Amino acid sequence: MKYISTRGQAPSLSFEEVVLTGLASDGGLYVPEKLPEFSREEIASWAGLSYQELAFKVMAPFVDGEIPDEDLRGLIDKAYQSFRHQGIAPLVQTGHNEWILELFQGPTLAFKDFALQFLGHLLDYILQKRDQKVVVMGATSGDTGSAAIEGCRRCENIDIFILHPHNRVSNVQRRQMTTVLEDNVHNIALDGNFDDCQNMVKASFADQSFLPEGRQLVAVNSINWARIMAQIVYYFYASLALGGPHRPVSFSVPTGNFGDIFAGYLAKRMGLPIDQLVIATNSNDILHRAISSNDHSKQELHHTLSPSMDIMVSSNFERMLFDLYDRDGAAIAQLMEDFKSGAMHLSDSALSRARELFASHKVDDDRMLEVIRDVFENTEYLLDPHTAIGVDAARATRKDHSIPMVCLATAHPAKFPEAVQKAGQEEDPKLPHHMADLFDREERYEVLPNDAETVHEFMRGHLAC
Ligand SMILES: Cc1ncc(COP(=O)(O)O)c(C=O)c1O
Ligand SMILES: N[C@@H](CCOP(=O)(O)O)C(=O)O
Repeated sequence: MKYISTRGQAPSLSFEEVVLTGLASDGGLYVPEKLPEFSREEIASWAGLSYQELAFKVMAPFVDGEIPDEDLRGLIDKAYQSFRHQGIAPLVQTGHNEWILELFQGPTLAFKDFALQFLGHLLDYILQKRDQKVVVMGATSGDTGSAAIEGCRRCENIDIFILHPHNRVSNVQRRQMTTVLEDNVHNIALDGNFDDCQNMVKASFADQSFLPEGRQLVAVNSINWARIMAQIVYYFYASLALGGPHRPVSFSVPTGNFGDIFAGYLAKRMGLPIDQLVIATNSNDILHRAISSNDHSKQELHHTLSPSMDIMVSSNFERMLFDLYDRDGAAIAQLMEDFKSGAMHLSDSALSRARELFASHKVDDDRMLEVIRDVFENTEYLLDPHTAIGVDAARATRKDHSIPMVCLATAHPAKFPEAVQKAGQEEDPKLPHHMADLFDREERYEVLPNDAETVHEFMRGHLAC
């Protein structure tokens, strides 16, 4: 399997090479040259497999023998050992044919653990084999950071630097990152918003000359293909649990960087019968505007009660555009150039294809709080603010109530006590046992200005391995 860039100019890479990279050298993102496809019969034969067994079936074609099957199975098993629920991704019913897919049963209580527990073990395996040391650099609006740190903290060949927007993540999210005191873990609170953090990371990938000789950057954000690959699995898992592939299933996905819903779109292209794919946004609604009114323009970033989705520049939309434009790298390079100056407009055919593939809906804070209240009153199930946005979008856009609608629960409510309290809950939702003393732990992080020179200087000075 070869991986090619969405901008058509960078060299193609093998699986291991693509895992060890971030952006392509032409600024694009890597995607598989050809997507594996499964027949209905083959998918049906996977009913009843454990999450780990299913993950192997779905991911092996992307790895394409570069890692021996037995080793790949071992990496998958290790990745999901740290999950608190036997089912790994359990489903809970909240309405007529409406389901919540709990993706927060991993160690850091967000869906990011699905890919980042796996990526941590995968990187460790590849780097040990190659006897290579790398620098992991990532941007987070709150959840990727702790999941990446948890995945990489024990990797001897990795120094990890995570940039989060100063004072813009919840206290639980910040502490999940900054209380990890291993020498190879470094947290930077950047004076800016998530887009500034992400820009800094992308610019650093584009010019890595600040690193010591022989070191390279590796991405843990969803620009890294392995993130997307591992997230495809739970679409298959949920569908199989609800009668797929013999009947279609719909998904509603709280969306920011477009990685999670892009994985759902790929599952559909790989043969999984998916009816609706709903893009659910908070007030940072660039993706909803793009689909509903062809307005993909940057606007001021709002700070909302669903801070993990406070994202304006949605990285993985580029991967989607690549398909919408029949994999024309030059067209994507032009669109991304347009976007740099503020806006891009989709062609009529790209827009109509996007509208066939996706529904979209925007949910503001007030409405999100009502949904948390409403679902709790009716079912005693407590949603986190991001999941509540997905539930509202599902209800607003749903076409056929005989088709199961799965709302991805991307985080545990205990990560966002402020929103939960505003929704009228008197008591903060309890952190799981392994995090019970989170607020007693010592923190370590550095507040830095949004300046590449300063950040790079800090990174050079703090390499531990
Ligand atoms: C809790 C939560 N929900 C939803 C999202 C959106 O996911 P994506 O960026 O893959 O669209 C994120 C992060 O972006 C998140 O942390
Ligand atoms: N919500 C994310 C933002 C980064 O997204 P990613 O999927 O590209 O890592 C976060 O919590 O950091």
